Amino acid sequence: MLKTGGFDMFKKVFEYAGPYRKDLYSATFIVLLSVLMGILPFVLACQIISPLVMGNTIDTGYVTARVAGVLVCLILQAVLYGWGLDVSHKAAYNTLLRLRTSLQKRFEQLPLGFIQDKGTGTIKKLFVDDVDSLEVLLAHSLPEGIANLMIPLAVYIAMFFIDWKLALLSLASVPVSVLAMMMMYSVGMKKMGPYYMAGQKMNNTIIEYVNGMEVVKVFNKDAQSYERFRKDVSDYRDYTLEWYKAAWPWMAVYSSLLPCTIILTLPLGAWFVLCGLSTLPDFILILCLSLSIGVPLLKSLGFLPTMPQLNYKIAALEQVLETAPLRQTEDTFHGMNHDICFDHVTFGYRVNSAGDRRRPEDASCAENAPECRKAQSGADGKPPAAMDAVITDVSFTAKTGQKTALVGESGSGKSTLAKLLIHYYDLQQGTISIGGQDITEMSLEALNSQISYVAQDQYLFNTSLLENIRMGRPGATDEEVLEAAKKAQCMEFLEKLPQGIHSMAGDAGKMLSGGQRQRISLARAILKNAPIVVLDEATAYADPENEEKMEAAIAELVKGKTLFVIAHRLPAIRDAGQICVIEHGRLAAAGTHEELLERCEEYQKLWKASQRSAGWKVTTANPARGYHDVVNSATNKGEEGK
Ligand SMILES: Nc1ncnc2c1ncn2[C@@H]1O[C@H](COP(=O)(O)OP(=O)(O)OP(=O)(O)O)[C@@H](O)[C@H]1O
Repeated sequence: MLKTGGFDMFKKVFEYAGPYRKDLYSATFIVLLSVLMGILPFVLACQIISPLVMGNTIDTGYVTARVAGVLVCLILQAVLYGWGLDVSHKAAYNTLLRLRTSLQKRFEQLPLGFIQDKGTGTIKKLFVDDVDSLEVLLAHSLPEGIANLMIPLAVYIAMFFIDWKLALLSLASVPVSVLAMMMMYSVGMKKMGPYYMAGQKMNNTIIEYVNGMEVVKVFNKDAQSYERFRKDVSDYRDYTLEWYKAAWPWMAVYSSLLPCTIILTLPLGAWFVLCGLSTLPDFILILCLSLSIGVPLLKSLGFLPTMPQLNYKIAALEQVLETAPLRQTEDTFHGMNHDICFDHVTFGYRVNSAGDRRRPEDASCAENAPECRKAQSGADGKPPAAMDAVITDVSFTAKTGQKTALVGESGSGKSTLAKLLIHYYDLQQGTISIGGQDITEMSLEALNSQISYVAQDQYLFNTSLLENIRMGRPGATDEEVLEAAKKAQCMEFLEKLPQGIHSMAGDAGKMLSGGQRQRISLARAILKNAPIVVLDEATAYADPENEEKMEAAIAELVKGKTLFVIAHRLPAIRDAGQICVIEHGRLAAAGTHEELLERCEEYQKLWKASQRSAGWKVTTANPARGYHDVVNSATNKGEEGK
């Protein structure tokens, strides 16, 4: 929630508007004139009623002129209102464009890990729903709200000059209405935190549900039986209803009371006239003016119920816009060589009070929301100290041109180390440098130009496979792309696709196996031809048929490169110049395969385990029988040593 509520919110919105602020002022002024045109007919009506009540004679010309005046006012009111909204909508949508662009620029500077941890649903909500909801504020609440408030204010001032006693009577309904409004705002704000977070959670769960549809179906689950889906969707309903239940009674009070500007003016004003405390023309004029301001007042405050929600949405946007960007400079890469040096690297994911891990910058809570402050600062409210270190004091150097492998049990921190090297996150302690240059002292582009990162899961954009490969080096010619595809052993399956390499990844993606998709990403990396190659379980999807081709593709990719590889299958990295054994986020030992087998207990354990699993193989003993036999060849061969 923004610190001081409404005013900060408007300040922020004007900041977002930037050069379109002028248009917002113009729109407010035009709508102001329109509201004024809505008030004038009441004054003109009074000019007709007053002399009639006083028994004065008025001629037809006098009446016709005023009736014509009323008509002109009504036409002008409609025209000005339309014009004002036209200007305000242009300003609003240009502001939304500006805001989305700033958000996108900020996202580009944020640690990639932060973005992934946030969840697709939250990010979509931020970019689409939250930004969209500002349209109401910019195009309506601001110009209409201000104009509809200013004119009644001016009318009240005029009424005080006409007859302050009658003006006071006309104001009588305002204090109670304002009190009801404040109550609505206050209860609304209290319920807004859980409501907003329930919305974010539901968005993430729906996207997860759609993405995981395959698993959901395989395990015979539907939306109803998928417990989290049901819970998050019904939680959202409950929180929304709770908010409505708390806020609407107050809204009902003020929206029925506020327009009742004549509730006291009529009886008491008449009595004042009878007692000689007020004059009849003033009484009639005040009555007409009181009637004229009811609708604008209600309109101006009709936007109030949306304010708590908007406040929360702006707070969530602000939190992303204010999140510390990834530490980097504009510098290019000027390392002496491609030695990768991890120097006393410590990194962890924050632990909240509930024990969940979350990124330090996790913005799923809106800033300053009490429940989130607690989560981010620990139950005692002190600054968060509980960093659950995933990597602790890791130091080693991967030499230029050498193959360095990271091995360790699942969850030991190997992928985290690879992600730290490609600067997914900033470190808590220590440094990572390439050729002596700290990775935080170069731009992300400079770092990216030095590294090809091939992970288990490679994303294919919904464009042609040719363009997907070209992303490795955007300026590459078609021939160069084809050459890379050939080297990555892609041609054999690309040629079978109806449009070959020009097939769209969206359609072709469905026809490609996991291993084939990985070969596309290897082609991308071959085309990029960066001096450092990071392979994070790159052969994870390789089936026996694919494996050979994958290995040929990888051999092509890593030729003459500094190789940083994470592999579960130890035989594949046996030849590495250096193997780093990671145990619970610490470097247990480093050395060659032979050295580690001699002196590192953890490595011996891993090697034995890999030998055992290599011994287990699945064969189709008799295809005619149509089932697979599992054969433990280790029992035949005996446990292999070196
Ligand atoms: N984005 C994240 N947020 C919170 N915790 C994470 C995140 N990514 C990884 N972890 C945790 O950090 C620890 C190390 O994970 P990491 O993926 O680096 O291990 P790994 O050795 O590569 O495992 P595997 O071999 O199974 O891929 C694990 O306990 C994991 O749960």
